[in-house]
Amino acid sequence: MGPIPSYTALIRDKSDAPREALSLALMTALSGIAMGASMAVVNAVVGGGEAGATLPNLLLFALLATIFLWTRNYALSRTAIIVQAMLTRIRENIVRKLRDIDLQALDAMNRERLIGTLSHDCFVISEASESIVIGASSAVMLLFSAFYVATLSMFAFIMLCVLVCAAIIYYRRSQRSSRTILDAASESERRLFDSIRHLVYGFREIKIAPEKGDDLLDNYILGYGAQARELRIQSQRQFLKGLASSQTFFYMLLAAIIFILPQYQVDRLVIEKITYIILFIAGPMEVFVRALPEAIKANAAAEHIWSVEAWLDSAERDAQPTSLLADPEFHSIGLRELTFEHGGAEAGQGFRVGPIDLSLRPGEIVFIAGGNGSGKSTLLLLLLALYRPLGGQLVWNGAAVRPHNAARYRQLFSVVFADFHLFDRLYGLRDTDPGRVDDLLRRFGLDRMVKFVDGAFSTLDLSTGQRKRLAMIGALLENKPIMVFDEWAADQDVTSRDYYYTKLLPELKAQGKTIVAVTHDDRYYGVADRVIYMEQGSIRSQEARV
Ligand SMILES: Nc1ncnc2c1ncn2[C@@H]1O[C@H](COP(=O)(O)OP(=O)(O)OP(=O)(O)O)[C@@H](O)[C@H]1O
Repeated sequence: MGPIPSYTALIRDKSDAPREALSLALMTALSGIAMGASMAVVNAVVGGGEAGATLPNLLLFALLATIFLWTRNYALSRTAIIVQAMLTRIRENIVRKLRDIDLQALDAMNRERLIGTLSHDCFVISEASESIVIGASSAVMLLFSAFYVATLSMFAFIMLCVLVCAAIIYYRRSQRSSRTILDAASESERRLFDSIRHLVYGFREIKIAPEKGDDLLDNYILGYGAQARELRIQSQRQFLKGLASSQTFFYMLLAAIIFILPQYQVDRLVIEKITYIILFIAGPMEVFVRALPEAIKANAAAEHIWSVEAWLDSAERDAQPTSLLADPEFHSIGLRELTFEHGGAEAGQGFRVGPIDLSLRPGEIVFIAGGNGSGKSTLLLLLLALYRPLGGQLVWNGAAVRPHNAARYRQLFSVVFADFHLFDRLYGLRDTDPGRVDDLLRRFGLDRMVKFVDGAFSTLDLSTGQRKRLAMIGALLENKPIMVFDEWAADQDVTSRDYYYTKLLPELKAQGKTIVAVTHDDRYYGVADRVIYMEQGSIRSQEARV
């Protein structure tokens, strides 16, 4: 582990080829040594007067300068390659793990933080890496210079060590709260952007009620903005304090070499050489100090990445099916005394569902009715095996649905949720016949505003009802044996609603599909084979309609 443990561990464990990371470290060190050694040659030549300006010294200088330039350039170009490959791999890793976890696990996660890690934290690491490599190379050069000083004068070396230790202690003290300030600044910025999001997405409401906008602006956006500004200034001040401490240290060192060293070291040439060294290291020292805050930020970003990965690893997931291609068969589904509680069993405070007993057979239409908050959508998520029941069993074709077969079981369903997500293209349906899509767009009255081009819909800027129709088209194209619709007709006009209940659902039933639909439209209950009434998380009654 290095001084920035999470960042170095990330580079070591996540880069494509750990050997590449090792060669990068070697080249970085070599560039620092070459820079230090070329300084030593300059020193020897200048100190030696005419006798030092020889061809071998020139060749040695040229060789060291070439090594420095080549290794520095190599290290920087490899850094870009290694870091970008590493970040691509991290993103892929996180996204793959994310895809496989349970819905309940994702619900418990802060989705914004997840997106933030994939975008902001990866960006911070990408931006900081070059500074860190140059800073590390400068640190090696500084070490080399210290040892070079030791070869010239042990007393000067001890003086240097004492001053460096004092500078490090002072620097660490001055930067002690820098991480806390940076975290607080990020938190204020997060709140600031949350408030701005309310302004952007609640724009219509704010236009109608300007007092909402005034309150949001005066008491939140400006407040968090001022807080973030103060913290960023504080953090910059602290960085400048660190920089000033390193510069102070530099002048103290110079003064000690010029004024104190002559008391103990009589050889003027040695004093001159050490003075040159100190003047020479001023630049690399500043580069090193400037790289430190970048390293702290990159380390914090790496910590976030580690914690998100650890969380994803610990999240529950179903086994992925070995074959997703073969269509699973559906003969029967049964919910046997199924129970569930929102917020997990430990909480004991969440909404409880069940025990629920329910059977589904091929080719029937089942409506689920009930008041708001009675548990209809939760029941659908249990039926879809997206929530793990607390008790009871979900039985498919006579066998229990468990983590090893849940993903396969879910392939039986096409769904339009009440809070559905509309995808811009037909993901997973590459071979769809465009003629069939055009036909469905016509049937749902969308053909004039939406075109299906190159596997994608030309626009998603539609009314709420139209967006739902497009989601329905996607579900129909999936052509699964069971179709689940959560209040699909709620946003439809009278014609479309009538079409849904009196044409579409009977047509799907005639094709042998099973329909499970949440609905409040009691005048169409006659379309269903069964209507299930939910009340406070339980099935109050089931009514056969035929
Ligand atoms: N993710 C969640 N976490 C915690 N509680 C939840 C969650 N989702 C729903 N609930 C709670 O579960 C209860 C049932 O919600 P559900 O969405 O199943 O009802 P519903 O019958 O579909 O309601 P509506 O007709 O309004 O859509 C509600 O009291 C709700 O607060």
